[in-house]
Order: sequence, then structure tokens, then C-alpha cells
Amino acid sequence: MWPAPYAKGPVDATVTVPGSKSLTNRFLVLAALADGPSRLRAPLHSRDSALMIQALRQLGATVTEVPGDGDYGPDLEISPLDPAASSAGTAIDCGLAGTVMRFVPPLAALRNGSTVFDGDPHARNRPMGTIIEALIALGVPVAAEGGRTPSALPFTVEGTGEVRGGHLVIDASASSQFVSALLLVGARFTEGLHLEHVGKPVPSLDHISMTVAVLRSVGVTVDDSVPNHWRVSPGPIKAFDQRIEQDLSNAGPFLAAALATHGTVRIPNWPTGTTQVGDLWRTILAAMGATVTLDDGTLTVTGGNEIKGADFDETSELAPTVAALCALATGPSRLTGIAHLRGHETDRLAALVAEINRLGGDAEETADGLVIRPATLHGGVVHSYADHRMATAGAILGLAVEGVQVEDIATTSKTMPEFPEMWARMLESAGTSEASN
Ligand SMILES: O=C(O)C1=C[C@@H](OP(=O)(O)O)[C@@H](O)[C@H](O)C1
Ligand SMILES: C=C(OP(=O)(O)O)C(=O)O
Repeated sequence: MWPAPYAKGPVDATVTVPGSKSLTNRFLVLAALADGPSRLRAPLHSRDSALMIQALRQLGATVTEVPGDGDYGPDLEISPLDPAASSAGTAIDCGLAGTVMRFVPPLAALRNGSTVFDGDPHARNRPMGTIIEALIALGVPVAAEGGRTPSALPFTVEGTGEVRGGHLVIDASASSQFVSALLLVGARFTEGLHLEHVGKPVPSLDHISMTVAVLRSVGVTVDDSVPNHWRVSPGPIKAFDQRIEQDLSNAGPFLAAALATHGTVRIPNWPTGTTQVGDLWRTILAAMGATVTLDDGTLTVTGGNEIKGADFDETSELAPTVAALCALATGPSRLTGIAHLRGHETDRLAALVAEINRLGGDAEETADGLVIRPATLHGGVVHSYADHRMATAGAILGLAVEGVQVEDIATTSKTMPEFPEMWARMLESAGTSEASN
């Protein structure tokens, strides 16, 4: 149990955040497939990036830590794997990392040898069928125990050393990561890849834009001009030297603290022209009554006298942080376009409703999101369900509600192991008291 600090006054803090999970793990995959050694500057060091690094090492890449200039750990040098080299079978732990369980199986398909994939207990509930069916359609055997075709972890990919590629139709309505996973390796398929999505809309489209941008930055030709079609030309992935932007989604809880305490939080080095979904904080927080400015690369958010309720569509991985603020708002809010959050680290819609209501809140699930109405909250335990963003949502609620305790704050190590210390440092300006029961 972590006694969430209750803010006695407004925060006034400047915060820098560790590197982006989504960018770090994309560039790690590309470095493993590149035509020479690459370098990642200021990458994320967390459970999800460690799992990705370990997976790439097991597939034959070399990843070495070298001194860097980031605030949060060393840089990384990566020598690519040799797909043609035949190697012994290996078993990869995906933890609870969507980027590892979706991005690495197509990479294992390119290698000569068999690779077993498994993860945390809850990882076995996360949607995986689309990536499994895609690999089978590409001619790569994927099997579960007893030879049956799996629809989830665990399973074994029998890599053949090369994949022909070509036209592939998938249903990516459960996760954008199915699209990103196949695009990331598509240039290394003999005929490239023409990926087509058929089904309900693909969620988290910003993350696909990020994948396309990242691929183009390493010399891969991607045509995404037709909705639901992506064409990746076959060709080399250029080795690179890349600085990783800070994680704007993980900036969210700190920026939310400005609203929850009616204070000010500044984040320097806010990237310009980013593909990170977290850039949406600028509009989301303004809609909730904050004053938001971006001057000389520093984002400054100052909370108003009240948090305004508002309606938001497609907030993707930002939704738990948004929901925590909505629970503190003076008017009703509606979050739509996030049905697929039921397949995230936990069923986030159910978890948010249960935990907000446990504190006396008024939240309700809809078919594709949440309705959250104003209520007077009281202290209590916020369960985290092994979900880093549920834990940080609990921390946000605890700023404004005395007596909140968050169960398993250490689960923030998925993408931000430094969270408890960073939170305490941010709050030094505000004065705090801790929940005692
Ligand atoms: O590709 C990525 O890095 C991610 C894509 C999104 O997944 P979904 O499309 O499953 O929401 C996002 O929620 C996740 O946190 C990271
Ligand atoms: C959905 C998330 O993670 P993952 O990359 O494991 O899908 C998330 O970080 O909010």
C-alpha cells in the first residue's frame, strides 16, 4: 500500500519525464533489423524497455549500455541480428508489454529457429489472435501446446529465416499495435508488405502515424495515402543515431497535478512536431479549465479554480489519467471511442469505474467508454490491477482527496520506475500529508 500524498496547497514544479515507451521500443526493433549499428539517446529504462532489450538479445541482436546525457540512465548501442543465422530455440518473456508481445513475434518469424512467447498472467488475456493469424497467413507456423492454433499467449513461432510478404488482410480493431507490428518488419519481407485492415475502426491511430513516421526516418518507404491500407516497400532499414523524446503520456499525471491542486507544472523540452498522442494534453487540459502555454519549448499548465467536466473522443492510453481528472471535476464528462481499453493491461473501463466508485464517485461504463459525473470523494484504497496507469490515476485522486492509498505503486515500473520519487519531488512545493489507513 502506498499512501498517496495529499496536497495541502498548489504545486509549483518543473518536471522532466523519462523517454517515450512507444518510441524506444519501436527504435529498438528497427535497430535490430538495421543495416549497421545504431544508437538510442535518452531512451526509456523501464520494465517494458528491458523486456524488449532482452527479447532482441535472445533473437541475436547485441544491445550495450553506454554513458549518455539523459536524466534517466544510459544510452544504448545496438548491433542488428542476422536473420539468416540459424539459432537454437528460445523462450521470450513479454511481461505485460503490448509492444513486446505484438512487435517481436513478426521479428521471430524472420529468424531461423523456434521462439516461444509467454508473459504475465494477465498478458494471456490480451488480444493476440490477429498477429497470430497474420503470421500463419504469411506462411509462418505458429502453434500452441498440442499443435492447436492459439488465439493468445503462450505460443511458438517457427521462424524460417525469410518471409515473402505481399498483400495481407487483418482485423486490427482490437489494437493498433497489430498494424504497427507488421509495418515495422514489412521492409524486410522479400516482397514488402501491403497491409489492409477490414473490420471496425482501428483504435489509437496516432500510434500508427508514429510507426509510419519512425519508419520513414530510417529510410523505409511507406504509402499510407489510402485509409486502412499501408504499403511498405522492401528494402534496407538504415542504421541510425536517434534521440528519444520524453514520454508525453507519462507527463500526463504530472500535468494533471496542476489541475488537481490548482497549481502550475512546467515540462521543458516539450517536442515540436511530435507523433506522440500525449501532445493532446494541450487541448484536453485546456478543455478542463487549465491555462496551457507552450513557450520556448516549455509546456506550462496552470489549473483553474475548478476542473471542468468535458467530452473526449479517442483518448487512447491517456484515458485513465483523463478519467481521474473527470472524477474530480465539477461537471459531467463522457469518454468515447475507447472500447478497446478492455484489452489493455487490465479491463481499464471496468477498473476505472470500480475504483472511482469505491471512493464515492459516480462513474459508469458505456459500450465504448465512460460517463463520469461529479461526486464528493472520500479516502480509500485504489487497486492498480498490475496497470501502471491505474496506479498513477490513484495518485492523482489522492492529491485532492485525503486518505487515498494505492495498492502496488511499484507497477509504475512498466514505463516509469522513478514515479514515486518524481511525484514526491513535484510535491515538495505544495506541502503534503499522507494517508494513514
Ligand atoms: O504502439 C504503441 O506503442 C501503443 C499503441 C496503443 O495500443 P492500442 O492500440 O492497443 O491502444 C497504446 O494504447 C499503447 O499504450 C502503446
Ligand atoms: C496500453 C498500454 O500499454 P501496452 O504497450 O502494454 O499496450 C499503456 O501503456 O497504456
